[in-house]
Amino acid sequence: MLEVSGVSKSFPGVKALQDISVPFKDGEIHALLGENGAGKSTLMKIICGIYKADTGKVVLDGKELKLHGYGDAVKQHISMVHQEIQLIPEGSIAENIINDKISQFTKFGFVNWKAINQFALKYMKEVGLDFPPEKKVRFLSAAHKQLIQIAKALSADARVLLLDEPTSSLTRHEANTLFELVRKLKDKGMIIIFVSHKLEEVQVIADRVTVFRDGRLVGTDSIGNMENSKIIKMMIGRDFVYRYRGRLDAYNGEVALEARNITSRIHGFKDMSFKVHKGEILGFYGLVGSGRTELVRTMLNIDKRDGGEVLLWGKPVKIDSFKTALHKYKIGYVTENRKEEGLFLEHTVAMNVCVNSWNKSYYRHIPFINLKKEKENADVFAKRLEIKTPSLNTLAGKLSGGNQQKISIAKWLAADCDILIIDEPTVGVDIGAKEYIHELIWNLAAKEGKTVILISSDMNEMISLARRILIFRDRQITGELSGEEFFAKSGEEISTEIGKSFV
Ligand SMILES: Nc1ncnc2c1ncn2[C@@H]1O[C@H](COP(=O)(O)OP(=O)(O)OP(=O)(O)O)[C@@H](O)[C@H]1O
Repeated sequence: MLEVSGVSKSFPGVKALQDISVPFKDGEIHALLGENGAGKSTLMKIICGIYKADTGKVVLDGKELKLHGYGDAVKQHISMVHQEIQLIPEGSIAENIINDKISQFTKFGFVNWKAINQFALKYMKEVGLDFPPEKKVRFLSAAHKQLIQIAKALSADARVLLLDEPTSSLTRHEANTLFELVRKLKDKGMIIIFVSHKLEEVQVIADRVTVFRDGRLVGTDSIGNMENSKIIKMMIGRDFVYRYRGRLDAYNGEVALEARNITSRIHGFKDMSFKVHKGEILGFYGLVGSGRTELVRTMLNIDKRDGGEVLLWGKPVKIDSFKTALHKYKIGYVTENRKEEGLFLEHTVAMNVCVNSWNKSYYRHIPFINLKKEKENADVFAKRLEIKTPSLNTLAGKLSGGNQQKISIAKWLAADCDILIIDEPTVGVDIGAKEYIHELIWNLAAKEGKTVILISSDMNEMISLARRILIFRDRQITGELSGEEFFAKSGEEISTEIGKSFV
């Protein structure tokens, strides 16, 4: 049994955890839930020695843990799989699995590659990875990379496995495979602690749940006693009411952007075409890897376009980079990959919010940034999006995942784009912030007449916002759902119909 008792942790300006006590039993899958910034990751990081608690203790099998870093946790058979993929892309699967244990396979300066590959294969088999161990990680899908991270964690002979949003980049099918694996590990008596914002998956996989709010523990109970409405109420401190947003009639209006016969060799698709109107929210719905993000990246020439053209307001335009898209044509792209492409984690919140609209923060006569002005501009959007940060000078990397997501949306709002492409806007975002981001996207179209392309694999998100949906499958647009009749149906009927288009 692992026991956290009386744990508190503060960062400058934030009490991240206050007097937290939770028991984690053997053979239990225990979900940690709470809004963004509630303290879930901080607790996991304390358990695995990345952070040191200010007060309180962590006890494993009756012995208090005194960890001075993650390495110590691994020695105590505690492993953590982070939400972001933390692998070396140019390394092989085997190299990634053993990279913190290379000394075990080295003698007199010689590396025993055979032993490394054999060792890796054992754990690859355990997680169901059917590749040669020498295969480079770079060529694998996000799901496979996630499995490598788990294989790596298991290879430390893990007794406690911490998973931080393990399914955020996985398709439903891939997530189910992961759950099967997690259940097997649980049956072996492992303690599994995981963080998720997807309550449906929590209901399927967790045995117990613990809910945090603002660094405090709200409650712990077995999943049987915790229906979703109760969990949500515990998380946000009030009842949550879903509401239908209404109609957007824009899809008959002026065409803002048209993509004709977009073709990409690297992504392996040909002749993809679509139109989106002023004031419309057009949905790109499909599973991760179905071609939605790839189409956008190719259209904007972020990934090389091998054919096709783009028309804005009826006229052909030459978009040769992300920069021209933004500065010349006012097209913004809120990427799904906020850590790698979306944010400068080593820079302040203010700088990140203003990064696409520096000209608004210049001194009056010279093109130098006036930091005071930058802060004022950032403040408007930080308030509008309720970004939880000790100050605008805090480094973006120090904020919780959901608040980082809000920054990446804020910076495009600050840039005042006419056309916004928003890719998986609420992955890793809690239910309160999600509702807020939805409201914001809806108002951009409904009130400000902006054109929005929404890429999402969250069906409820799609139905709640888009009023015309293109279905993507195997790098093709395989269908279109639109019309008042369609959206007048109940959420459940719409989901079923979308589901049918995948059969
Ligand atoms: N290294 C750090 N420096 C400063 N503040 C931090 C640091 N790590 C976390 N915090 C702050 O502590 C609070 C709790 O953050 P934590 O990452 O634990 O939240 P979370 O519940 O995991 O949120 P999310 O669901 O968004 O990932 C937040 O206000 C966050 O900004």
